[in-house]
Amino acid sequence: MSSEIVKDMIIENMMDDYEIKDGYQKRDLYNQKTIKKLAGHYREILKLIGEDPTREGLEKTPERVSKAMQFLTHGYDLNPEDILRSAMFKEDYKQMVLVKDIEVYSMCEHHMIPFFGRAHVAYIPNGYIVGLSKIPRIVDAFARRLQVQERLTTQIKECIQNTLKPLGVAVVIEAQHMCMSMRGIQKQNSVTTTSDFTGAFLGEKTRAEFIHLIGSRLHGN
Ligand SMILES: Nc1nc2c(ncn2[C@@H]2O[C@H](COP(=O)(O)OP(=O)(O)OP(=O)(O)O)[C@@H](O)[C@H]2O)c(=O)[nH]1
Ligand SMILES: [Zn+2]
Repeated sequence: MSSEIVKDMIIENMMDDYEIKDGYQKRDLYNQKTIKKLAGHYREILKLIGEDPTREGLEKTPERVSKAMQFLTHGYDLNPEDILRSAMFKEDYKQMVLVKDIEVYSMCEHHMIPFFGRAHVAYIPNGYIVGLSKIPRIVDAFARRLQVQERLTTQIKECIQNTLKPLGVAVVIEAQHMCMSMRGIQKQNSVTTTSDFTGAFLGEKTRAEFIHLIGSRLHGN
């Protein structure tokens, strides 16, 4: 059997778990053609870093890494505004809705090394509320791309503001950047906080309530 056929079989076998459910439709997460192309590049990378891509432990690594990379960037295939629109409900609730401690895993666009932490997202409805799970879903849709933390924060805010048109949106992200811990400046405990607000959250009282609800970490306590 040729090595090309063997590689195709490896990819086929790996396709079994290549689908995720996004809540309302099943979509292909992995693209076989892209996996094949990416794997070729990763084989070259393995050679360039001084490894032997044909040794047993590394034989399937290029396909595995390709699969991981497609997963880590699958946000490009998602439309966050559509995700929100799919579960908007008319409701007269006018108080703050806060989803806090949403795990965030993203990759910095400068080094393609992970940054990770938590997002806290709040809005004040203006006639419509949104299905709660859709908030972490849009966080993921933007996080699973090459990002900077600042843009990630603003994109989440703008998506909610433009789609739901609430009385205000607040987004805070606290994250650790592995490009600052495992390389570069090598600071192990530094945490970066970014925030963005619209509408009612620009006012001191509402913003203070939001900060109180997400905890005192932002005050350095
Ligand atoms: N503002 C911002 N900077 C980031 C983010 N992720 C990584 N960076 C920074 O991007 C910068 C890239 O700077 P460069 O000087 O071009 O790259 P570098 O030589 O690898 O820099 P060092 O990390 O300082 O070694 C670094 O300061 C990183 O800390 C992010 O989400 N937001
Ligand atoms: Zn980085």
